[in-house]
Amino acid sequence: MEAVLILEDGTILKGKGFGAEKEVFGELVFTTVMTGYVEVLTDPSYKGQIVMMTYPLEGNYGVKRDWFESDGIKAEGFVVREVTSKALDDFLKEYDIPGIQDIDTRFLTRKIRDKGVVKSCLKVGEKIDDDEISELLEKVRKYKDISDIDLVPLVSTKEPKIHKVDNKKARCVLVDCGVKLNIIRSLTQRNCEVIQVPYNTSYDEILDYKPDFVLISNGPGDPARLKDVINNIKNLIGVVPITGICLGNQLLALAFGGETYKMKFGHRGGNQPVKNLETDKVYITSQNHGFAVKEESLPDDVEVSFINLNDMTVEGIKHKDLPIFSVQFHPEARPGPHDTMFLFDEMIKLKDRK
Ligand SMILES: NC(=O)CC[C@H](N)C(=O)O
Repeated sequence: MEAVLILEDGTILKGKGFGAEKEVFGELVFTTVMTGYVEVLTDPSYKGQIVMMTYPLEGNYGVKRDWFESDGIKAEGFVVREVTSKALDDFLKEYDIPGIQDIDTRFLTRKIRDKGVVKSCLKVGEKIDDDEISELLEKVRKYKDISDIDLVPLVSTKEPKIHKVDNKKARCVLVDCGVKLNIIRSLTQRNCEVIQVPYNTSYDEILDYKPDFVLISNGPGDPARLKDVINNIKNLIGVVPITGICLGNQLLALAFGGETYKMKFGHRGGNQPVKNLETDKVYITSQNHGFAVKEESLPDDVEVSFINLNDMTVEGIKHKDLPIFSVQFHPEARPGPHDTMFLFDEMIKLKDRK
């Protein structure tokens, strides 16, 4: 099977295809995690993106459903140096996702680091000729920017789902913008009932569930597109405790009147160092984001609680008086370190400040 990766700047890389025979478009991003290809591929925050792994060998330990972070692969395509198992090939075929291997991923990573993320096309087919490649390059150039695509509706639950627990300690209403399953598990394991609702559930419907706190989930795309969700959060501030993860952190900042911006190539990996500004403690975190909160845009009553030690960007915010905090990194890990799992206990403790 042939495969070609076409970048909007005209860079063309030919390799070997695996997974599904088809063409896809999306923003090409890289992640530096050294394990966890199943969790990465099934993370709904990668919707609209073609994911490249910087680690060169992928597939080594097979594929297991237990590692899924949603009901299937959500990334648009997969770019790797070398696939080492049939299981990974079959996994992409099962979910109709194309993959390319045998290309110089180090060169591509450096390019993205210098120039930023790029719109790309990945095509896998029996034979791909040069005329077709030229046509695809034209299509890539005309393809919509990620900020102009509604991705959250494609990955959010359509109906509310109740995740019941024994010995219930708290009830969370989870606004699902494309939630990773381990966020739900991390709460239910702590005896917190989770009511997962569609991203566009109105604030009064959310309050009808009588939550102890509301959690705004991670999710794909540009947070600034989600005007209705931001408006709902505005109406919840001061009424109920609120917390958020990744996209949820960005949406909270926007609801407070702050701003977000697109980063050059984002943070995607399993070893991003963040510092808690209150305690000076440093944690190694799992991350996957391409947008960030503008520190200077935050109002006086909201403070930065965590910063990234590589580039000093905002990694968490907190209201000075109200029971509201959120983080840009992923305490649920999957893939990545578990250092900040304790934040789920902090979320549940918000109940006491209702
Ligand atoms: N993992 C996430 O929630 C990602 C948030 C947002 N889509 C970003 O890329 O910044």
